[in-house]
Amino acid sequence: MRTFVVDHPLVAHKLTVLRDKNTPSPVFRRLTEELVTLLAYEATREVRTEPVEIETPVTRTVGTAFTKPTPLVVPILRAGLGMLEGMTKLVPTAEVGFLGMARDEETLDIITYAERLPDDLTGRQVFVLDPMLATGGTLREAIKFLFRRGASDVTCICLLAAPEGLAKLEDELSDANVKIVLASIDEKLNEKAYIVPGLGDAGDRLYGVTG
Ligand SMILES: O=P(O)(O)OC[C@H]1O[C@H](OP(=O)(O)OP(=O)(O)O)[C@H](O)[C@@H]1O
Ligand SMILES: O=c1cc[nH]c(=O)[nH]1
Ligand SMILES: [Mg+2]
Repeated sequence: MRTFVVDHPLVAHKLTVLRDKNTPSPVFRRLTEELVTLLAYEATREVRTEPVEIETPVTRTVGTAFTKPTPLVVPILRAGLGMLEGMTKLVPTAEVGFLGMARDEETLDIITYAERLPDDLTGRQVFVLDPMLATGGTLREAIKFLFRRGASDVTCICLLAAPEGLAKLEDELSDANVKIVLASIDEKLNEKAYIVPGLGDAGDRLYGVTG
């Protein structure tokens, strides 16, 4: 497993506005998309490509095309859905699959309530979208699920991570072909397993509070 923090003033600025508790949902959604596009630039650095011959108005030349099958993008519902548009803007030919997962806020157990993915992911490059890596439980379940289906490598794009969650993933996935791309590694988890300083509940801030 490899971890990359995108160190760029545009990312730092947008993240600061996102963290602000006074930022309303419409702005939060737009900034989330913009941040994902910036992170996706780094996250797709190793996307598989092949040479392709094309003709410009001047001459024939060799360019670059995605290798088929194209990458699979998997947002983790609910909060990951807020990242999808920012990713598909950059990789419009990617296929999209969905995983619905929620953590029980009392036990921190992960409940998988929805899954709509190809049955066979053999050899596929997969990009997982989830803004928050807190205890790491959700991402661990998602990554294991994708490898069981045959994915060749998994790149996770997150906005924030807690050191505790990253350490847990490192522990369990040290030899796996996994890359985590982040805007920030925050300070810690609080007693409710929320990221500190964090930005609160990403799903609630994107879509409103649920019961
Ligand atoms: O690292 P973990 O401790 O597993 O926590 C992170 C998860 O918590 C949030 O989802 P949540 O369960 O709140 O669902 P939601 O997106 O529907 O709000 C977040 O989007 C991650 O999926
Ligand atoms: O800080 C956190 C932790 C888990 N899920 C969130 O949305 N925020
Ligand atoms: Mg939530």
